Amino acid sequence: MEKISVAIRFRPFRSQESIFSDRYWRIEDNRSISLHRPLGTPVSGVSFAFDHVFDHTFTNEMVYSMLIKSIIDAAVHGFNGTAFAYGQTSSGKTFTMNGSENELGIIQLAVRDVFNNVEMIKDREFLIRVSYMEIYNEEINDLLSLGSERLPIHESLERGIYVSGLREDIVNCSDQVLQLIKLGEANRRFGETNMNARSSRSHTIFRMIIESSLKEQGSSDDISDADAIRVSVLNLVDLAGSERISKTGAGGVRLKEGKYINKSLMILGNVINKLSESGKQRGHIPYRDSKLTRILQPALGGNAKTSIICTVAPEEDHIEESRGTLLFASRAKRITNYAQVNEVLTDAALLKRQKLEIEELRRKLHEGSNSEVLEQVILKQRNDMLKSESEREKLVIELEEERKSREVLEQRIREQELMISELNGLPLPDCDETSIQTSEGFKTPGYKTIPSDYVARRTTYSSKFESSPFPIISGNIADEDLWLQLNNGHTTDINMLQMTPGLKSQSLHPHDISIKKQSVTLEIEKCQCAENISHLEAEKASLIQAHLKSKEEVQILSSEKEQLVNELENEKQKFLDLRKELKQFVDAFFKHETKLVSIYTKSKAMVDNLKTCKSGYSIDHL
Ligand SMILES: Nc1ncnc2c1ncn2[C@@H]1O[C@H](COP(=O)(O)OP(=O)(O)OP(=O)(O)O)[C@@H](O)[C@H]1O
Repeated sequence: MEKISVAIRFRPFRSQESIFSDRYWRIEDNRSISLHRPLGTPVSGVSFAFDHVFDHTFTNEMVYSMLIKSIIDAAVHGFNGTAFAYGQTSSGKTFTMNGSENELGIIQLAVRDVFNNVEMIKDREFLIRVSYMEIYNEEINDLLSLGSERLPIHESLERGIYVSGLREDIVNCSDQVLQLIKLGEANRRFGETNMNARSSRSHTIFRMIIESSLKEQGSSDDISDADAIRVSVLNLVDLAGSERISKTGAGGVRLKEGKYINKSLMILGNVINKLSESGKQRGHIPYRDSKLTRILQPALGGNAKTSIICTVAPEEDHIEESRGTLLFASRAKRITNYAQVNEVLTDAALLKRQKLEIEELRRKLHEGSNSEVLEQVILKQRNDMLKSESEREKLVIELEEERKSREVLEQRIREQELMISELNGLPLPDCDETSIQTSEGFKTPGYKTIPSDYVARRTTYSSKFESSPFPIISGNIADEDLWLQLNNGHTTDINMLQMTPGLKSQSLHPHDISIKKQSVTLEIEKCQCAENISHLEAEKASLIQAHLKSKEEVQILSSEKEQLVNELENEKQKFLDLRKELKQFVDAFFKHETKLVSIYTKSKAMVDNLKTCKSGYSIDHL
């Protein structure tokens, strides 16, 4: 995206008297311009800034190199370009664009540079065509072909907006072009007005169409730069000048011309106004309201690099018109174009592309394209899912087994507890308590809580000692197994054992001792069961967690699977479409081939016929 570049050019004063006028234009830094009164007082609100402001000392060559040359260079490299001169009558548009006897104009300088550039670009081949047209009284006439008038404007995808029936000459050098321009100038309408002895009564558009392609054509099947042709259109436009009928003193034919000129310039102004507004307010751009704006459409807010030279007459009596020109210029400065290299593919490249496309289709047809890969992915996903499902089932079964064994254990505990209570006729002890109750209801007094793994629990005490670390189950000798059971498999440091104050020994009957022994064993079993239960419960919790996790994974996998199946469906559809396209193409191809063969046979027969006739004719003549 780039802004249109806009410059102001002042033509020299016509007479010495006009220099000493009341109001005058002051140029600063070759960029800004403002209206001043004598003694330098600026007129408020009449000050503008542009890309360049050229005073009368600037030659056409200088204006060209500072404003237009870059557009010409870009046109040779495939960018559309447009340069036009706008301004009131007699302000110097034709002088700028077409030059004078002593000075080349922008058009001549551009032609020279196009060919200079072409010479320098060694790796490309160029084909340059030129045309020259005028818009006179809103009709398009061919300046290179007398009698070719009222030509229509058409628009097509390949050519964009074009004038149908316009002569386009292929040119090889600048001299050839300059000759054609002279021919066109001779056909152009000029007329005398009060303002200009040779006033342009039409808008003229000199056009160069520059085509180029790389010289070396690659032999590979790839579509490369060599297959692309760059086509750019360069418009160099000299507009007719806006005029005040009162000033030009026009009447009759001149008056009619003046009305058409003013109308089309007004429409150009409207288009520029609209384009200079921001996107939302812009609305419809009236390109179609005049032939001029229609032809210049790509140059105004379209695909082109554009420069406008606004010519200004410096005299005081033209200040109002000059102000209008400066306003037009400042609006034009706000327009943004989006120029890009114009490349089209050659027929050969199109054929290559079609060949590649068919090959690709064939490959897809035979290899199954992405769908196969996708199917494999889906298969893998499906397998993973089945695996995870079977794992989940295994876990459920294990969980169920655990639950059952837990139930069995609980049942055993309940039975043992029942047995104990039956035996003792005592309330059932609670295994979770830190002290153990015996059948006689003895409790360990002053029990101190220390890490359970290292606590040797005592059920009773020796009858002979005031205090003892050993239980009395096996008389005075500690049963090692019992120790191990009591300590949960840990070896106990004897020094760590808590010494509890001794209890009074009680003499027990041997039967009571055996019951006690049984009861202790049951207690131990009960504790073990409780431990097993808590262990199982922990396992159960972890299994539930694993189950939930695997459930989540299954859900994710299912959604992934669904997505993949959709993608596969899409791929299949695409594949079917492509196959259909290929079939259509092959059918068309064969049809075409048959046609060509029949044309070829027919023409061959005709040629043979003609040959026979010719030989018969010459024999007759002999
Ligand atoms: N920069 C310049 N240097 C010298 N002479 C100039 C310059 N600009 C214009 N002139 C002279 O001023 C006169 C009017 O210029 P020109 O015909 O180019 O005006 P114009 O804008 O094309 O007018 P119209 O719209 O009527 O065709 C011509 O004689 C031309 O040679």
